[in-house]
Amino acid sequence: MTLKIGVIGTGAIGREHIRRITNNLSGGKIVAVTDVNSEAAKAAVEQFQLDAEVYPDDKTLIASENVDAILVTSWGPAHQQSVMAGIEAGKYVFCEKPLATTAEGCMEIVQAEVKHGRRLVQVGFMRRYDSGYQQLKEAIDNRFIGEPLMIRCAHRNPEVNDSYTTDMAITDTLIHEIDVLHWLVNDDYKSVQVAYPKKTRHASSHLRDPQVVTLETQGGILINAEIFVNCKYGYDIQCEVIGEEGIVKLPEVASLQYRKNGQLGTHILMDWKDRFLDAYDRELQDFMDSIRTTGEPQGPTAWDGYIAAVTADACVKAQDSGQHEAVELGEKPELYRGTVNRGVQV
Ligand SMILES: NC(=O)C1=CN([C@@H]2O[C@H](COP(=O)(O)OP(=O)(O)OC[C@H]3O[C@@H](n4cnc5c(N)ncnc54)[C@H](O)[C@@H]3O)[C@@H](O)[C@H]2O)C=CC1
Ligand SMILES: O=C1[C@H](O)[C@H](O)[C@@H](O)[C@H](O)[C@H]1O
Repeated sequence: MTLKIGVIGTGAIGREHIRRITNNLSGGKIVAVTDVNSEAAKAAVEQFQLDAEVYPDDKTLIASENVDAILVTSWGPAHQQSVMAGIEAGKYVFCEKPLATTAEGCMEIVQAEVKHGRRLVQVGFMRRYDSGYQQLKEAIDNRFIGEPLMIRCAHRNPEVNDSYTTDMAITDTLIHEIDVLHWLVNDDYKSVQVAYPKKTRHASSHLRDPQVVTLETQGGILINAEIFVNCKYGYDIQCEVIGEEGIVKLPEVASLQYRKNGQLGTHILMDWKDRFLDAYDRELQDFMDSIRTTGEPQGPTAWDGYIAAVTADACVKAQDSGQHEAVELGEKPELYRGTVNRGVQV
């Protein structure tokens, strides 16, 4: 059975996902697209030679009997409406981060999915599918370094444009670490704090960059997370877990080593699209395969989207307060317990 997919938002990542589903992956077909910029939707059909219909909006696309599943790749503030409409129509939903821009919005989605009675939603937290993070998780789960005690990580972008704001360092960028790190150590967050090192001259006048976020888990693990979105040298994701008997570290991205002009070196990626290319493929292939084989997506859940939103809210509060801010989650619904969430029984 081929999963018939409608795409809501044919911008950068929407087109990337259309490309991979159409050209690289198996089991899915793009049959519908929509974008508030209708020319962008038409251009996507043309670019990928899709046998797909252009719809005027998300609601009409979701209502189509020819659509089994939707990909929500619009701007973050538009996600909640499309996800809620997808659930109400009984459609499978793959939603790019954020699931919703507020914790309350994520909880509304959780409650709608619980009321529906089975999982429909997967959130695009692709780092759980990255081979480096999966190797880290296997080592931690197998107690290779004993109990994890601390984590040091860095999320560095070469540059961002003037529309990028201080809170986006949390809600748009650190949200990836927020999701992958509690999954990595299988431990919820307790509190967060934000500090500001000396500012880089390469940041816009309104942007505080870099930032350092300290997260503490319920089990006492301390996480030092650097966010530096104008680092200039490359797109660089680092993660090191320090345990009782050793250290495990995210492997460097494989790259040719060269000796030339008296220099020895390797190249560093400059773009997130390239750094997580395989992870994006694997998360979407898993979405389609899981629906076909189990009737439900098995990837990051709407509850994971809620955890990310609650934690991001606490971080944004800490950006202004400079204090430790508590992370307070509700009770996890039964629907999300016992979920095989990419290698961990939760
Ligand atoms: N998982 C990841 O690594 C990444 C995730 N993202 C997320 O994906 C989403 C899209 O990001 P980009 O593709 O970079 O943005 P973009 O601006 O390139 O594309 C968004 C598209 O959605 C359209 N759109 C906005 N509101 C809409 C609505 N209500 N209905 C239909 N179309 C609508 C816009 O016209 C635009 O064409 C964001 O939530 C972003 O956080 C983006 C980049 C990487
Ligand atoms: O979601 C993304 C990208 O995947 C990058 O990892 C981030 O650096 C970027 O800020 C965000 O839009």
